[in-house]
Amino acid sequence: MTEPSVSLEALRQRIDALDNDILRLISERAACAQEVAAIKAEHEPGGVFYRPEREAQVLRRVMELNHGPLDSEEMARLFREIMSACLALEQPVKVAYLGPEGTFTQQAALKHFGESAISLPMAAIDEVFREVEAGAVNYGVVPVENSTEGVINHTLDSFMDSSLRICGEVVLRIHHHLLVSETTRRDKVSRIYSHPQSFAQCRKWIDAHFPQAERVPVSSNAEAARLVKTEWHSAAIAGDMAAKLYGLARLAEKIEDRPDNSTRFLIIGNQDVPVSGEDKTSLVVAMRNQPGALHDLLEPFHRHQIDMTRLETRPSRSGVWNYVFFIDFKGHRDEPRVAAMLEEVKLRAADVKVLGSYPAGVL
Ligand SMILES: C=C(O[C@@H]1C=C(C(=O)O)C=C[C@H]1O)C(=O)O
Repeated sequence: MTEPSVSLEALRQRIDALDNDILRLISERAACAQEVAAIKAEHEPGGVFYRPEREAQVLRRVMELNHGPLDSEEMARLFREIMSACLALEQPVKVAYLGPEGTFTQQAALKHFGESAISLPMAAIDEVFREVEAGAVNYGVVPVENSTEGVINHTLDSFMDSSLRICGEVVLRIHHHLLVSETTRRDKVSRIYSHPQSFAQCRKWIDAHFPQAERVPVSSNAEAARLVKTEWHSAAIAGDMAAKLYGLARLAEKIEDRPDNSTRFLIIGNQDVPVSGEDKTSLVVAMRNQPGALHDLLEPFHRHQIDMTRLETRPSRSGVWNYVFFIDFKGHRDEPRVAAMLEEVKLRAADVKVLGSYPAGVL
């Protein structure tokens, strides 16, 4: 093939010149972030450098200003990594997540904090809480709800006994694949490993394509992928990260029953996050067990026109109140309208705990 060498050469020179500019600008940006860190260290010795509300604002601004040809999410992902690297210059963020390595929760942690964060797998949701409480890590990442399967009760229950705050949320589109190793006899798959949630999210597909296969529930998708490595008649249902980690091939892609299948994760930490401009708040409320209690609880939300995005009921574990409600709504506790509503809810409820106000997920 003959290339139009003159124009190609000119374009490459132009790209080199632009790269020089990008390099210089990223370095200048990193130096600015270092100065910010020095100011923070002076005013708040031992404090955290990471500021969720500011990062959300930076990403939203980039998405607003972007006019292509890259799409806004792609551009924000690039800036996400620049910020992650700038922050790591001072102090890489340490994040515990529900492991093992290769789970969707790890993918969520990296999507939120960027690749420069140090991510540490934990064996259970309450271990993630404990690591953050003990100060061994700065933040934790736990799944909280799936669009197909609903709420993850373990996470809600962990909040009842914890003083940690929610500092952010991240929503991940979940794509499941049927994975096999190079030794798997593809025509002889008689067993499928996966996490119970993933089986539930792919039920119709498995019924249609592998009705005879034994379905073996395991503790995580990554564990399913690991088991398949050594069994010639088995397959796993898991995502991209697990496939890559264990070098598995996709026998079938995107087998989730609903194309919009997504999971919401929460970032937990010790910080009260200031207003970012587009925030959410999560509460846990105990009501007295009497007629009209739920109506009394919801009425102030309605009157102050506060948009509730989720309401979950869980049995109370203290035994004093029968049920507690987990509520998510749009708005920040420092906004006057929200503060007024919260005061009223406190008067009506037996107990109210604000789990946190935090930036609505950007990416
Ligand atoms: C630079 C700052 O510190 C950190 C780095 C940020 C960045 O690179 O833009 C943003 C927020 C903080 O996590 C800041 O607070 O402005």
